[in-house]
Amino acid sequence: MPRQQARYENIISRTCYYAWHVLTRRVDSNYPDVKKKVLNSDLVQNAVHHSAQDEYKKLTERKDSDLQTLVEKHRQSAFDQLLRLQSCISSSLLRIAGWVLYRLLSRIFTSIQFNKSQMDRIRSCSNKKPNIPMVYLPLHRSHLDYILISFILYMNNIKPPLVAAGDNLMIPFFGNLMRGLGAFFIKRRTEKTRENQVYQAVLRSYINENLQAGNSLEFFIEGGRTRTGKVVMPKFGLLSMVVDALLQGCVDDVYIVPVSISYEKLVDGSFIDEQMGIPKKFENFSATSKAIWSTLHSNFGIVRVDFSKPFLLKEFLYQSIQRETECFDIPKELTLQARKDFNAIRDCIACEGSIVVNKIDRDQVDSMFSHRLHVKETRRQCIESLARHVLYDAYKESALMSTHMVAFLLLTKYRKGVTLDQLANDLDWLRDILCREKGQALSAFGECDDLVRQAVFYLGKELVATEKVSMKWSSWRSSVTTPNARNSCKPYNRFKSNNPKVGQQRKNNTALWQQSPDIDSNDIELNNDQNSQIEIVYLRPVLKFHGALQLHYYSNSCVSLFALESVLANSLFSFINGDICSLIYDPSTYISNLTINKAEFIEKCKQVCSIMQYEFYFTKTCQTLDHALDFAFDSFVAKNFFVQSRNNRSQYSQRMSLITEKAYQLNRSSSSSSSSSSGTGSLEVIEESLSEEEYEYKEIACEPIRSKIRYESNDRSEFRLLLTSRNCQMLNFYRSILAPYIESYWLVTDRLATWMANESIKSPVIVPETTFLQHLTTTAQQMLHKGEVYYEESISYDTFRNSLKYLDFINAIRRFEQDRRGKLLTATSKMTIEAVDNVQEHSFGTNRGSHLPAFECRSNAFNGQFIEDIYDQVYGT
Ligand SMILES: O=P(O)(O)OC[C@H](O)CO
Repeated sequence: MPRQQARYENIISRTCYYAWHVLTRRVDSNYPDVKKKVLNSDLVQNAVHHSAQDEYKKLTERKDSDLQTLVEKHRQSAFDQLLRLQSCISSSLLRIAGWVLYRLLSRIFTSIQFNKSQMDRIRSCSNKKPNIPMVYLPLHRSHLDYILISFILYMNNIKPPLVAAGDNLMIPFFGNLMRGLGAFFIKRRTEKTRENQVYQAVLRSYINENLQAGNSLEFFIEGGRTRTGKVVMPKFGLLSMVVDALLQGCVDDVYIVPVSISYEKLVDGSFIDEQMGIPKKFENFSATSKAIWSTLHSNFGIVRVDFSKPFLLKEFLYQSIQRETECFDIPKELTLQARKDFNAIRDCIACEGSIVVNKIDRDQVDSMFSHRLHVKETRRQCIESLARHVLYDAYKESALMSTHMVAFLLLTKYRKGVTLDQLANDLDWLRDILCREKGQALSAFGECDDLVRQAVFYLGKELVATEKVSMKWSSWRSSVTTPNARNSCKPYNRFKSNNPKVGQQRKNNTALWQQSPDIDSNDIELNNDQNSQIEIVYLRPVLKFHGALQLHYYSNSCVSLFALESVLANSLFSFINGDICSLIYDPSTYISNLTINKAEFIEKCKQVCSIMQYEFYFTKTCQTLDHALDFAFDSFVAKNFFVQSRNNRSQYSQRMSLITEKAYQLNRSSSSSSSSSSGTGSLEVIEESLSEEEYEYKEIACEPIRSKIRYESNDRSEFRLLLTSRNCQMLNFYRSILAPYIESYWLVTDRLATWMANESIKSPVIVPETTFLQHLTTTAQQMLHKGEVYYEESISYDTFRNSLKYLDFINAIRRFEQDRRGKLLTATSKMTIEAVDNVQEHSFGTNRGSHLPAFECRSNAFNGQFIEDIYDQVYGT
């Protein structure tokens, strides 16, 4: 090719690359217009006639013509509702938007990641069954979610879906643009009024007709965007409409596609204010324009979109019913392994992602639909199960970013700061656990110290403070300075900081619950000018209220993955009232005097899971909680946190305390006589003084447990906690993961208990939920300033609200809606106090501070003043 021509083509292809790429997309742009079908559907016609008749019956003076007038009125209303609701998707607008977005998105993201094979999978499903529409169900993180999903599908030659958007986004210009790109607008809150009866029918019919026409749909199963970074409990409205479309035969089947989106940097901004109790600012033209402008001038790092394997809804429903009838009858006497196998053979199309359509007898499916799923309760359970599956699968597919992991480590392990290299080491460790043990998708590759720097950059200095500290150094053999130094006795470098803060920070880090920020030679950057000067990069989370909540948002992406381990650790701590130091242990074997009866322990864990039921999904729906806790307990045994005891509990305890007692006496006397005595030395003396029986016990207790342990899930085996320093650190780490949530629940229950204990309250008290929450937030902030609340992030509106939902669930209070005033709370009986005590005991043990790393004395800051405050605020008296 002549050089001139090649150069010319190069310029053309470079300058027109985006346009060329968009123009060459071959996307099915056929979106049949369903307007007429919707208005003529039985659903809409019936709703129109019912509404007209209802209104007609209420007329005092009726004429025959009135009914017809009312029918016309409601018909017009149906037409108006449809115009307001429907999408006006246009293929040319999609093409133009594709080009514009190509340019704009590459400005604000360093990369948009998606998996080609996931795209191929979707394309092959659509090719195999072209009449079966896709229903995309993404997690909702940002307003950009709509745009990104459609953009990625379009660029991969997959027909973009019609997207359900909230009517809050129907703002001038932007609303119209969204409508042209496939959005249809639904009401976010609907009450059961006559008008809404017609609206509901229009919406249902719109969904049915679009599915029938083969148009794919997309809606956010969580409703709104998450404010906490955690998955939000699902909303069932639109999902139940899709299920009903299938049950009523409007469509043969639909593919369900869970979708997850992860952002390296939070795109939409006001979540943290909302968590602090500041009401949401509603979308309008100027706010949206400003937000878009500022977004275009920012860098949000990486965004990754994952499409889970599509599964057929019909098969899922069929299997759900089968599981419901069979799976819960697993014989109790089966061993754990057998139970695992038994569960494994249960088909679950959503879990396995396999399409088993051929295995199912069509007649069976149809008879199942006609009989079982029309039972209201069965239908409800199936929809709930589907929603949970989708959320769980989408969450498991969500790729974790460097910012998520770094924020998680800073909040759980290094609240007081850490050196960059230590954090990079931990990130490496965390990444390994997430990949190997949890099978979690990650989007953080490369060298860990680079990832930490990248995360710190995106988190910004408002969230992570960086200090470079210059020190003079000299190499020397250290006496004990840090836990690691104590274990390894390696030569350590001695630092003489030029910055007085560092000494203080390092002192603060010696608490048992938190690893000390060990400084090793990698932390040191030699200053070229002066060889005796070194520079340490020290990172500290900014735990001012706003910063802590924001870091918590990022960290929450990891929290759910460790939720079960944290439940186990918190249950363990609540057994010992949080005081691990009160345990005694044999220094040679590290076996403590804490006996854990497995069945009792799992029961305790189940209580904690039940309390946190509005926060996390601890299991998939086709897995029982017992089963999941069994696994979690297994893994604690396999990781040597617990060692199994074969003896019965009382003998075991007596012997153990005898051994440890002697060990302690001996240790104490030997350490007083010789400062260099080692644990092994003490052990030898103890063994001499043990009786044969005691000796035998010790052998059993020390028996390695690496071989596969088989026990029944409902067995009453006893275990001992191994109190090695690694175990203490890990248990404290696990505990700190859910500790802020536990503190939130404590705050709410304590407030409520005080309220109910107030003798002046004789009759039921009704308080608007928002007033209660605002009061709680203010009081909790005051407590935080006084040091009575440990975790800044525990003062979170969403968690407070979830704990009220739980208290409502256990009938401690009642939440109800009245006259559009928002939720009201009422509480009356002594039952409330009992229920609240029960919650507190299960989450914190008898010591309310047991979830805390340091056990500050808490004064009961809530007092009888509360109720007067509420009345003042509500009624202005
Ligand atoms: O997160 P919200 O509640 O502002 O809602 C966001 C939705 O995308 C509205 O359609």
